[in-house]
Amino acid sequence: MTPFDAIVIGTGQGGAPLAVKLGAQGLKTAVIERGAFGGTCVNVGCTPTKAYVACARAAHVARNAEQWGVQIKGSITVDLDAIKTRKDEIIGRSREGVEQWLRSADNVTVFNGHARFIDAHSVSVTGADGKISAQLSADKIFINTGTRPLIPEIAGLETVRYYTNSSMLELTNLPSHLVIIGGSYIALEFAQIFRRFGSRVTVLVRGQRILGREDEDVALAMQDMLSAEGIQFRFGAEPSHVEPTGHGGVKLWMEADVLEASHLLLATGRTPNTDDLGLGYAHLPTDHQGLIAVDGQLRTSVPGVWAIGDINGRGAFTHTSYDDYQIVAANLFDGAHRSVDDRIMAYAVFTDPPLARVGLSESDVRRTTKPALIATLPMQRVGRARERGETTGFMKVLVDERSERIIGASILGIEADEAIHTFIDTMRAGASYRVLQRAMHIHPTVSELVPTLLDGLQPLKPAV
Ligand SMILES: Cc1cc2nc3c(=O)[nH]c(=O)nc-3n(C[C@H](O)[C@H](O)[C@H](O)COP(=O)(O)OP(=O)(O)OC[C@H]3O[C@@H](n4cnc5c(N)ncnc54)[C@H](O)[C@@H]3O)c2cc1C
Ligand SMILES: NC(=O)c1ccc[n+]([C@@H]2O[C@H](COP(=O)([O-])OP(=O)(O)OC[C@H]3O[C@@H](n4cnc5c(N)ncnc54)[C@H](O)[C@@H]3O)[C@@H](O)[C@H]2O)c1
Repeated sequence: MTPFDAIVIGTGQGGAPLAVKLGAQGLKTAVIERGAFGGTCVNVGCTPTKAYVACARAAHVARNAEQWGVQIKGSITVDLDAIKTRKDEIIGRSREGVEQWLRSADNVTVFNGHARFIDAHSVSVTGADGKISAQLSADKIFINTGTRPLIPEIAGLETVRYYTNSSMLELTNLPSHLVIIGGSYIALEFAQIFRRFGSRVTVLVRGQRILGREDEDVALAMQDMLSAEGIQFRFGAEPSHVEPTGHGGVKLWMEADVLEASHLLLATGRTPNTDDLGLGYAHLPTDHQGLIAVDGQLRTSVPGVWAIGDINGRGAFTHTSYDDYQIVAANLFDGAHRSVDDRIMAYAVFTDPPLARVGLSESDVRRTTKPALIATLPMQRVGRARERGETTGFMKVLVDERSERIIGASILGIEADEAIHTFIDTMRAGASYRVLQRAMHIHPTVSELVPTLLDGLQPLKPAV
């Protein structure tokens, strides 16, 4: 048993910076990684998918160049092999950067292998050969093991070739017909990417609309936008069973209906990597989804054990995992009293144009009894959008009538993922919406229209 002051399990978006910080504070720190350094975001999540979004946009702009008066002769096709090579270079640099950062950090020792608890304050490390290569102990253990794709129970799935976000990113030949099960982030981002690359794309949505967490007007606008690019949606579509076709494809049965895909992508959510961590030996429970409960400071029910990132159920994004790290580090080393309970949730769906969100949706606000104000503004009103010839979408903001604080905003449209920060920061400051309304914003930007949006605030009337 090798003693350390701290052990970090997993090098995701919270674990890697936390290990470096612990070491910098003089704690003898072990960090254990069983797979690729940098975790999901760097290797099979944000970075590769956003690299693909950029390539897909290039194809889309080239294909529609005439709209901007630009002549491109001949048809536009993509080279998926080249796109993958570009992506691999980008993620390779990030992965190596994280690994080098950890290996060169003061007081940090890196272990490659799978970590499992032996008891509440010691873990074993199992190497690729299946043998235990180290046993480590520490008073402080930080778990940052992330999630993996959730594979739904569909009869016959084990008999067909299917893809997840990870294996889709390994393709070098374009699917002729990509069928995607799911109606959320992964489904929509991949649907648009591969449609723009040139595949036929069908999205099978279990419910009656995509983006189940969003307001209906937002979801419908997103659906219209993607449908206009030729993506087909089927609602209330849950395959009962699947079977292989003769040529590597998949037949999907939905009641009396049959659909044939060259490629099937499962985008049906994620499951936490907590099932093979030996948590029972640490007497650390998980909920029915495998998530580890934490308090505001990200401490689990076992003293000296923290859970950060996707596995604590307090966010499932890179920025929430990194914010977890910042909360833990500030409380441990800066005498701060930061709590995850103070977090204002924000995220984006990186379609092109993206959907960016912060705080409550209109539906969330309607479920409360507080009097609220609402304003919406179509992107058609935004000069920047008209100049770009990309006017899809709208902005929506919700304000608490009594406190005048902004309580939520959505922007679907160009630069939404940047413009949303004007709301995030005003909300974080706890300022009245009037502060933002009176700010002078730069012309011609999307943010320029935010004060105008706020000029239009009206009482939120009961839904009819
Ligand atoms: C396709 C896709 C696109 C995404 N796009 C975005 C985006 O645009 N923006 C955004 O904010 N978020 C995005 N996300 C979510 C984001 O990737 C995660 O929220 C983020 O990576 C945070 O994860 P984490 O820190 O909890 O752990 P992870 O990044 O998942 O890292 C966990 C690490 O722990 C290791 N590990 C697991 N078990 C063990 C063990 N027993 N022993 C040792 N090591 C172990 C794993 O190998 C992994 O390296 C995306 C996710 C996916 C799947
Ligand atoms: N832009 C981003 O920040 C981004 C991008 C991609 C992924 N992510 C993260 O990755 C996580 C996973 O994303 P996701 O889109 O897979 O998951 P999700 O949990 O957001 O959505 C899962 C979707 O699959 C559907 N579904 C679930 N089981 C099904 C079944 N058996 N049959 C048919 N449909 C089914 C659900 O109705 C839902 O539409 C998210 O939590 C998100 O935080 C973030």
